[in-house]
Amino acid sequence: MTLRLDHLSVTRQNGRETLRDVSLAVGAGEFVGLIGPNGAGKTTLLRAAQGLLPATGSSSLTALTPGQRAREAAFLPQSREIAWDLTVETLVTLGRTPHLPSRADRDATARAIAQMQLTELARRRATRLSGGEQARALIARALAQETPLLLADEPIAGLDPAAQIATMQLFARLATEGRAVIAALHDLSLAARHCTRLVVLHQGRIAADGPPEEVLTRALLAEVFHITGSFVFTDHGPLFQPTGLT
Ligand SMILES: Nc1ncnc2c1ncn2[C@@H]1O[C@H](COP(=O)(O)OP(=O)(O)OP(=O)(O)O)[C@@H](O)[C@H]1O
Repeated sequence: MTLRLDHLSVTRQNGRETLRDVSLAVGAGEFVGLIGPNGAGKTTLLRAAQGLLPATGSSSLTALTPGQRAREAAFLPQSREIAWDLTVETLVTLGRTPHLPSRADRDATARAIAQMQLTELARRRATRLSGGEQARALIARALAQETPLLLADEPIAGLDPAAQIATMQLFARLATEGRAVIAALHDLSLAARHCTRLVVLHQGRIAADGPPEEVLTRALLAEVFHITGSFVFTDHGPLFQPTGLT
């Protein structure tokens, strides 16, 4: 198993429990969409799973040394800030830091840059790219780490439609190739279309966990998201469409 959380809970300094008794196992071949409304606990879960927040319970990642963890899991944080005046290529190469220097570094960097369609921007200063281009460069840095597990916090926020679809397809392909991906997402249509499994967080707890068509029921959409929506069955497979507010 690539990631195993057992009874993980987080209580903030103000006494609020923002993650409540979350148990979850994610294995190779899975592309898990972590969904839930604003404040549901998605970022809290992704951070606590890596030991970046004090938590009770356990995570398989926190048992590792920092070096082992960096070779096991790549993390794309929600904040897209790039502080350093580096080229895109150098920024992406930083994803190779957990590995011993080798000839594979250049290949992994080039592969990640190509995967995020950044080849033409590789020599540009990362700080001088558009917001969406910077977001793609940071995804490329996480991809260059070439870890069995990728944790991504709202990876497609701010990307144009083509880049959103390309990124979701890429993550699905990584899963098919035997990696595990867990991504916090707000776009339920894209999540339903590309993820193998959806985990719904609601007020810090797991409210549902399973294949998209089984998870996005009318009752769950109403209770957790306060929306209506439905699956439309097409030649391209089932498509989910949010339709309104409850
Ligand atoms: N540093 C903090 N101190 C206290 N409470 C916090 C802190 N950070 C987040 N919270 C609270 O924890 C809860 C979960 O926040 P979290 O960021 O995990 O939600 P999220 O599901 O990622 O939301 P979003 O979709 O808005 O990014 C929220 O109620 C939030 O107000």
